[in-house]
Amino acid sequence: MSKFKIAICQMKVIDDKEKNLKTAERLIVEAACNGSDLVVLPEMFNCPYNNSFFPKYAEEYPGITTRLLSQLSEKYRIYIVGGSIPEKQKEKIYNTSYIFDRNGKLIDKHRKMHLFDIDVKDGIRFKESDALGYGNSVTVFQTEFCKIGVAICYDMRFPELMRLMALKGAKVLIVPAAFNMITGPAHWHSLARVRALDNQVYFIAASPSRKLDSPYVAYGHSLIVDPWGDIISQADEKEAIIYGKINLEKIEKIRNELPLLKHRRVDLYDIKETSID
Ligand SMILES: NC(=O)CCC(=O)C(=O)O
Repeated sequence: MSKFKIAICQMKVIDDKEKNLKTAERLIVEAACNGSDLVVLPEMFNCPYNNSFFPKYAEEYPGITTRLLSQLSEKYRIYIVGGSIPEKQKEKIYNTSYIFDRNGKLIDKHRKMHLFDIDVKDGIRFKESDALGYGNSVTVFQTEFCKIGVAICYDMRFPELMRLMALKGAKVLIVPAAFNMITGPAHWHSLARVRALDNQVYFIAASPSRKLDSPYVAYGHSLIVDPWGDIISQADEKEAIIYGKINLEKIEKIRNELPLLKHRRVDLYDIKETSID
């Protein structure tokens, strides 16, 4: 089983949880009926991406959203990487991706590790850590095809995390995300291609569709990139499902031809270095 099919549902997210769940369900069912083995949703797919909405939309596990994802994965016999949702645990809220196997079983979850605290002059300011707690663990899960790593949006800017998932054996890195209209056009495609290239993996980047009257306007352009750095499937800014065939033999071929992971000089560098001066 060296080949399988992944779908990204680039869905429109609005200020109505029930409608967002209906949209997610419609797209997941369509992706499943088109033969997908694994379906990916975007970051905060049930909730507008803005600090002011997270408390109202947050759910403890299990909740209405995770129950739906579990039911759909079991009914259609697919893996679901459930984008992310605001997860409530005790007094804290996290940006969390829940991952279900073909039997509807929760097999892993990822809490966003790097929170989006940025201030780009005349561009965009966001302070996710005002509303959310930090995740503290790296997420790699096993499927019948290969190991797969999951991280969330801003996490993809950190090559150390992406490399760690590759070194833990992930052959596919999946990143539910919601880049914006400043950093999206500037960095989205380059980051996805470079993360695929430097780890020689498939890189799956899932965005919501663009909605111009949102407080935070997502860039869209969900992408599937192969281990050679080629974009094999891409959405524009509108709601869509995109598909990509994962071919694990291609990873082996490229890693044999260009043995980057073997050529690392781990005797010379130490990623625990903390000084940034
Ligand atoms: N939701 C996010 O983490 C946004 C990340 C982003 O836009 C970036 O430029 O990084």
